[in-house]
Amino acid sequence: MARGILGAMRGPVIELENVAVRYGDCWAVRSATVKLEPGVIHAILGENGAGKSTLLKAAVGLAPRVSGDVRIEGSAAAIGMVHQHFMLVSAFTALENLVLGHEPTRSFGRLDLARARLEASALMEKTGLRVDLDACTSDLAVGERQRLEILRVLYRGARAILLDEPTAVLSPLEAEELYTTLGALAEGGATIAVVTHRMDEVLRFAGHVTIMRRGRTVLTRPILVDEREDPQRLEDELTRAIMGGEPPPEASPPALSDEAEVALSLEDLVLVDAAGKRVLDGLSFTVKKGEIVGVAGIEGNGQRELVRAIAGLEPGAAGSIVLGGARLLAARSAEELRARRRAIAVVHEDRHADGLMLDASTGDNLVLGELGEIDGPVAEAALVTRRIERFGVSPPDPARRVGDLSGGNQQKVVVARALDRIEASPERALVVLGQPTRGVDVGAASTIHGHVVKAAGMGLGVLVVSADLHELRRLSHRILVLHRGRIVADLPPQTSDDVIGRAMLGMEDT
Ligand SMILES: Nc1ncnc2c1ncn2[C@@H]1O[C@H](COP(=O)(O)OP(=O)(O)OP(=O)(O)O)[C@@H](O)[C@H]1O
Repeated sequence: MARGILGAMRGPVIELENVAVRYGDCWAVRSATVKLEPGVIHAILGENGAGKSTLLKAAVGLAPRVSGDVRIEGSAAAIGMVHQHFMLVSAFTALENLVLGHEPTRSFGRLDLARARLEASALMEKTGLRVDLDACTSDLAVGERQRLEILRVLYRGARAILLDEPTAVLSPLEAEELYTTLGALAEGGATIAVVTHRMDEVLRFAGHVTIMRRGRTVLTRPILVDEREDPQRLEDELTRAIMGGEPPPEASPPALSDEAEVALSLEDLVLVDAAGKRVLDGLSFTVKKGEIVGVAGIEGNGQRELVRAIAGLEPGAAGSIVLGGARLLAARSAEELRARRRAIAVVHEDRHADGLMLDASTGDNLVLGELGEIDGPVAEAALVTRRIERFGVSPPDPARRVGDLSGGNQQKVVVARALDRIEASPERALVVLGQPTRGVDVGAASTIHGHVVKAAGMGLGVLVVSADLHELRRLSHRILVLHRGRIVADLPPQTSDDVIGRAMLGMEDT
């Protein structure tokens, strides 16, 4: 497949020695020493805010380095980075994005689209990475956008690819495909580094691992791929290095009584998008009080719309949503919307579009939507401090612009606001979480899981939509699988990845 795509040229060796990076008064990286060599997938792990993204940026010259050395043996121009938040222009077609900035031209500098298409097709053929070149980028599923980003980097002739949390938005199957491609690129001589929070990926695919903690590289070592390396021992060692101590206990759902009443009931929920597609296609299910129901599915099968419909943000939704005996669909008035918000805590999966005001402070974001409900600035400051402490938002500075926090800490802000608010509300009934721990490190994920289990223990119904099957298995009483806007399976949490994965693809034997 991708073997040979790089021709005879090996990727560059990228060596960082005692690198330090500072943004204003914040040391993003204090001292990083690491050597990225071609031939293996190099995984970079660490807590949220440990400095992983900054380390990659320093390697490509995108971070304000204060001291230390970055040595590149080979061409620095051959290094490409795939960022955590995609850099694609959504109004362009996939092909236009692919060649953007490197367009082949005809005479008088005119864009040669026919040549661009030929080159792009040849690249897709060689790498096995495919996207619909004529699709508008905003219509591409997230996995396709990810592939497009990688193709774009390769199109520019990169022989080293540094990827920042590429699998955070992918389904297990898409993640596996991505690693297969990266593995083939590495085998063909490319230099590949991947930042991830997912330990199972590291154990399966990485040949080398580096761990960062509080701005320093604290461990860097090869991973032996033969049986001598005990996966559990290795996982424990890596987790301890990430956390600087013992890993937290894993969460499990509270006991659920057979007589528990229904908290949420959805019947024949339908949502048709602007193009006439039924993105929710007759959904029916219930969530009992105290029950945690997981929703699995490949991104783009209606998850986002389901969460938005329950939150009252899809005015076009038809069917019935009943919460604690009251019928809801789109909220008709501001008062209805407020009442619903006191009863339901919602975390939307796209924190940038639906969850945060990036230019506002961390403090303002932690109480967003509660204007008029908090009794004055002193009470507000106390509430902000409490949320920062309970959810470990770092840095613990309410004045800091939330867009400058690391991705995982932005996620903690969104989750802290939703869960802390609902725990304090006397009208609480339901928690709906879209990808609650996306981009969040093991310690913070464990804190969030603890709060989810606590909410269920308080008698709330909980719906968790997640791309992380391990998370769904640990947290849920049962797992629903969503495919093309329908529930296609209702499975016990111990069901194997394989069976859940087949249901996610709409295969009928589950
Ligand atoms: N542009 C910026 N301005 C100010 N501070 C920043 C900026 N970029 C990063 N930081 C800070 O530097 C620290 C390291 O951030 P970085 O994004 O490298 O962490 P990370 O390990 O990748 O985290 P995550 O896993 O949450 O993505 C964080 O405390 C972050 O708030």
